[in-house]
This record gives sequence, structure tokens and C-alpha cells, in this order.
Amino acid sequence: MLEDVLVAPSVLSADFARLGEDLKSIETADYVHFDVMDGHFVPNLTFGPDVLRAIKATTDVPVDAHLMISNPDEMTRLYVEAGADMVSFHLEATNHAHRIVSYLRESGVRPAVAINPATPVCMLDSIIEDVDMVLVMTVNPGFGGQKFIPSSVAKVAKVRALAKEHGVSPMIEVDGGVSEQNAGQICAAGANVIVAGSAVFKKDDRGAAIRAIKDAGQLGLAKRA
Ligand SMILES: O=C(CO)[C@@H](O)[C@H](O)COP(=O)(O)O
Ligand SMILES: [Fe+2]
Repeated sequence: MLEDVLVAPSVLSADFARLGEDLKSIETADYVHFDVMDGHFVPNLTFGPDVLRAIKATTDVPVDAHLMISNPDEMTRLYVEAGADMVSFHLEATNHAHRIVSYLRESGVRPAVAINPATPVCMLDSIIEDVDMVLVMTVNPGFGGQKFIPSSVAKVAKVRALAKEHGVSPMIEVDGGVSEQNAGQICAAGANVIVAGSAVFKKDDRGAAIRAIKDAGQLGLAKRA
């Protein structure tokens, strides 16, 4: 049976003054993507655990927290306690990835690792068997609305091949510049979770935008199968 393509709208592109309404507009999504930026790991600042807690109190859609922070060893706990359902931390930011993954697992939170565009896929070799998801950044992290880096398609295929070599099939999430236009090609290469900020929140009908991205991804995934 064909797996499902999941769509995770990034609230970084939402209207922060109307966050409750914007969350309601994406209730058909599979995850709410919550981008945490600390002004050190990336040149931007966003929100922290209290905003995550408020989102959890407002929607039943599970939250996928993407921690673009320099110190995931110390800070991951705050997002677990705030109710994240899945947490992605960056491999570039820690020497102790297994420790964080084990902590997330013990806490009942799905563990995921993220890699930047400049980070080679071989960095995943020692952790890929332990995570539920690999997040492949398809722009340099820090901002919404950037242009997708085309070489990311081949990178996604490499991650899928590495997973196969290890006998596992983690979800592969792509993040940055993804839309209905390129979702098919990316899912054909091996991705099955699509983060979409602008491609959802800049549209009037968010439900239709989510559906269109999912359908495009699903067509690509069918090609891979
Ligand atoms: O993590 C990030 C950016 O660093 C993303 O999650 C963006 O928020 C995605 O936004 P779009 O590129 O889809 O507009
Ligand atoms: Fe993100």
C-alpha cells in the first residue's frame, strides 16, 4: 500500500496577530510546523515554548517543532514539556544526538534530526536507524518565503538510499520553498512530509492549498513506488 504524503504548514508564515484563526484554517493539516529560531543558530528570532503551549491549547493538529537553536542539549526539554508531538533538532548543533533522541523517545515524543543544505548526508549514518524522521532543509534556515535549492532533490534521494541501506524507512521531511509546483518531484525522490509556509498561508483557501500540495506529492510518491 502506498504511504501517505503529510503536509505541515509552517506557522512562521501565519498572521501572528490572528494565530487562533490561522490555526483553525489549517485543521486538515497533518502537523503544525513550529519554527523555533534563536538568533544564534540562524539570523532570526521567532517564538519559544509558551507560544507552543498556547498552540497546543488551541488545536488538535499535532505539532512538529523544528528547533533552529545552538543548544538543543539544554533546550529540547522545554519544547517537550510544552507539548510538542515531534521534535527536530539540528545535527550541526550537537555532539550528543543519540542522547537527545533517547530523551525524546523516553518522553513519548517522536525524534527527528534536521540537516542544513551544506551538511552532507553521510552525517546521518550513525543516527538514521534511531529517528522517526529526517528533516532535509531545502533552503538555508532562518526565514520563510525563500527559493527552493534545486540540488535538494538529489539530496533527498540520497537520504532515502541511506535509509534503505540501513534497513529503515524514516519519514523524510522537506522544508523551505516547497509548493504544489515542486512537491511531486521531491516526493518522487523520497520525501513524504512537506513543510509549506508561504504556499499555504499566502492562499485564501488554506484547505485547498493543503489538498493541492498533498495531491501533487502523492502523484510523485506513486512514481517512486
Ligand atoms: O524552517 C524554516 C525556515 O528556516 C521553514 O519551516 C519555513 O518557515 C518554510 O517556509 P516556506 O519556505 O515554505 O515559505
Ligand atoms: Fe522549519
